[in-house]
Amino acid sequence: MTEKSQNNEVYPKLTENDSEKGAGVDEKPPAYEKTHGKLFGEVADWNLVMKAADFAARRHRHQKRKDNVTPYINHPLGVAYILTSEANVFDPVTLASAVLHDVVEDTKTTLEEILAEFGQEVHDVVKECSDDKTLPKAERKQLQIQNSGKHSHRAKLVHLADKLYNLRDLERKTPIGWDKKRVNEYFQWSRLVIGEMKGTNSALECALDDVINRRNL
Ligand SMILES: Nc1nc2c(ncn2[C@@H]2O[C@H](COP(=O)(O)OP(=O)(O)O)[C@@H](OP(=O)(O)OP(=O)(O)O)[C@H]2O)c(=O)[nH]1
Repeated sequence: MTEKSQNNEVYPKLTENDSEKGAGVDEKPPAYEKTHGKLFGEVADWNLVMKAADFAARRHRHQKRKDNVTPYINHPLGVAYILTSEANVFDPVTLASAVLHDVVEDTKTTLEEILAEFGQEVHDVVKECSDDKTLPKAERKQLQIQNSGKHSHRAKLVHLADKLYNLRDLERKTPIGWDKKRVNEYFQWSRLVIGEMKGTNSALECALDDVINRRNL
């Protein structure tokens, strides 16, 4: 069902850029300026999280997961849902950051934009959760092991839920081009990253132990 605003405009408004291929920064959702900073309490919290979901969906709109079928947005939304449903995390900054955690790393979205649209706290968590894709892969992977233990509590929660989602995804389906060895390497590397964040959230850590133990590495 399409929703119509009071002046009968269909939301979301289609733009010329909707037909474009690839992730971009061209889509400026219409009402952000109107709502930013003008809501209070619970309403503002809900708005922050829903705005993050809307923003991430737009920015990831042409991307697929590595099975080349699943829309990429399933991942960040699933990470946020792990936080609410399994980790008992309802902090709006953490949830908004979870939904946004890959927009800087994997689309043309900049940290400056995240700061302007979502504020300092979300910016800081997204920054902590973003790999620098200009670095060689081996260095990026090593940096995650080195840095994850120094993250803020919010960033650790997002990072743990992110790894849990990815490891469960690997149990469900193997990304195109990955063999058993590559999957096992991702599990082994994830175990090292997760090990640096011990004591963050017991539900997430137990669920991660379960998924890693099931692999019988
Ligand atoms: N399991 C799985 N992973 C997929 C899939 N599609 C994309 N990914 C992403 O691929 C990354 C793992 O692939 P790698 O080859 O090891 O790393 P790279 O893409 O960063 O170079 C994960 O990123 P990460 O750095 O671990 O975390 P993040 O980018 O999600 O924050 C994961 O999010 C998929 O279908 N299944």
